[in-house]
Amino acid sequence: MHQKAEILAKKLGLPCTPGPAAAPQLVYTERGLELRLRLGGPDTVGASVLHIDFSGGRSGYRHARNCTIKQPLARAIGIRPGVRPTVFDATAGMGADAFVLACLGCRVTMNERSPVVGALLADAIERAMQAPEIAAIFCDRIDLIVGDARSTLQTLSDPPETIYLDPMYPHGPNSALNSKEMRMIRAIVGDDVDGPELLAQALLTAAQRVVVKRPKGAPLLHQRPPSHQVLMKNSRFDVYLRRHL
Ligand SMILES: C[S@@+](CC[C@H](N)C(=O)[O-])C[C@H]1O[C@@H](n2cnc3c(N)ncnc32)[C@H](O)[C@@H]1O
Repeated sequence: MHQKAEILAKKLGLPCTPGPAAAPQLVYTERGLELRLRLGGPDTVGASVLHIDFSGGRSGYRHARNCTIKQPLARAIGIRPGVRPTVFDATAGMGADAFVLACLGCRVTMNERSPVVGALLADAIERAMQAPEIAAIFCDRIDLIVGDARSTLQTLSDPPETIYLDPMYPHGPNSALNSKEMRMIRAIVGDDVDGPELLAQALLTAAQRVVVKRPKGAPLLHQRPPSHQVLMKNSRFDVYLRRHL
């Protein structure tokens, strides 16, 4: 495990020794790589832990297997009976949405620009490939690219049918509603203030549609109105169809 830690520390340009207790740390444990950091605030005593597990947990296989093509994410992406678009998930984060889409049968490329979040995803994917119930989904239908999607999109030889964006919500009054995992990711990556640029590039690249997840009531990420919206209780999907552009 120490050797793995040394290789990762070198790749990320980080020291391989425990820093001050208050500093964020990436730690290899028996269950895989995890991020530990102190969030602060009344509900957090000591360090919080972020660990991605596609087999179990809240966004694990049992959850994803119960998702249907009628759910809002699937409808927004363009999944219909007999239709499974190829998806470029430009803002992969913890990979939860990408995993649901792959479980529903889409081929998904996850793209994440944070090297720390990317390392957590890569470790989770490596473990998933050894887990019999989900190995085939990861081997056949999921790829991971670590880098800024604004650049990655310009290098793709085969345009994805759907590009999905779920940039970090602007820090605001609704932040308290965010899960602890999302607050930890925000502590590492900050606000995604360049969402409009990413959307502009996505609209140039997608073969069929671009889908943007936004909090309920948040302004559009683009001056152009979406072709339609899929509404949920606390958020919505803005869907931009290529044929309407
Ligand atoms: C709200 S999270 C996404 C959550 C994700 N949909 C899930 O299901 O776990 C946003 C993530 O997008 C990443 N991100 C934002 N802009 C990006 C960009 N231009 N390229 C790649 N990743 C980006 C952030 O680093 C962050 O990890």
